[in-house]
Amino acid sequence: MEHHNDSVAADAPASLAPTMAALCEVAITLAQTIARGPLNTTNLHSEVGENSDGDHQKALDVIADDAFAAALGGTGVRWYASEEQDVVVPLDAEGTLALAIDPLDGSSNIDANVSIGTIFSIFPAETEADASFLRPASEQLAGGYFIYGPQTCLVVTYGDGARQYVLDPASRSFVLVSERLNIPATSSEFAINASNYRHWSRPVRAFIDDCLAGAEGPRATDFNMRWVASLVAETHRILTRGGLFLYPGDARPGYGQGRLRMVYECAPIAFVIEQAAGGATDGFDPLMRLRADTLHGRTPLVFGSREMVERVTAYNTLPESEVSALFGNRGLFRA
Ligand SMILES: O=P(O)(O)OC[C@H]1O[C@](O)(COP(=O)(O)O)[C@@H](O)[C@@H]1O
Ligand SMILES: [Mg+2]
Ligand SMILES: [Mg+2]
Repeated sequence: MEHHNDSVAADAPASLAPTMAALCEVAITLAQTIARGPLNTTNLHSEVGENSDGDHQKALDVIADDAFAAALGGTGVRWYASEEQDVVVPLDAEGTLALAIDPLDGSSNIDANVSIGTIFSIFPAETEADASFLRPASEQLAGGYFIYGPQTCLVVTYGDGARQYVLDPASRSFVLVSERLNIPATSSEFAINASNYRHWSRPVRAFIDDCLAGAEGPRATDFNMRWVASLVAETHRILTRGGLFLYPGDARPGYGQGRLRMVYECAPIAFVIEQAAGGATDGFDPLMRLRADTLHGRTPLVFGSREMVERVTAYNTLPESEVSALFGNRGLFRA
């Protein structure tokens, strides 16, 4: 096989190089499949089942999961944990790595020709499968994502800054374009699914109310809002120009801890964001200090420009008496 992804592999720690090369090869093939959209013989968006989180699986979720699991064999991965698999899959008995993956992030956007991606996290393998993943996010060896958009990119960290590569489709290789990404310390752009407003806690509502109140409000700033519904796309935008992302817990059944999964979504994104000088929390504590209790366990996620992330923590940790006094009568949508 030709070595198309020498540069990604060469930049990776030696023990991760074969795994990174395999991830890149699958991502390149997936990017081609995604770019052909309706020209594929399979309808990528068709529903084919349900995963352990109760999400409807799309054909592309399963195609991506199968491709990554197959390609990672022989690259040093002992344990493979996927959003699309109920339990951890053993790969190489001799492998030293545990890899968690969201093979296809942003599934609801497949048919809409909107950016989607793959998120991955690598831990050292333990002898026990689950224990390899149910540990503090700070123990990750690598975290990153591929985004399949107008450009296909890889953003990855090994704990020494976050690097960005862009796929050159002509040579089928990822080319380094940034050695050290750096998120602006503040911004006036936020991302949240505002349709859940009525389900949020009062501090989250108050935070968003104050953004929406604009120049006339307590923040004295006109804010802008974005919501792509692809975590990779929101992450990429924030890495590029700053901003804030929130998927808080809310009052809907099953959403007490939000929607995003710790092991293969939040932990790797938090690792990248922190390595790019941003902040990432569960609304209260740094996410890198937290661990999942179960393989598919969820956590609230707040990340982006450091100053904005810290402000959300400040709203969340105000004493109840002050929340009532400060926010009780304020807010554009408050009844
Ligand atoms: O539809 P909602 O509730 O706004 O959720 C959007 C979020 O769900 C996700 O699509 C979940 O990921 P999957 O597509 O991998 O299940 C995120 O990418 C995105 O941030
Ligand atoms: Mg996802
Ligand atoms: Mg997914």
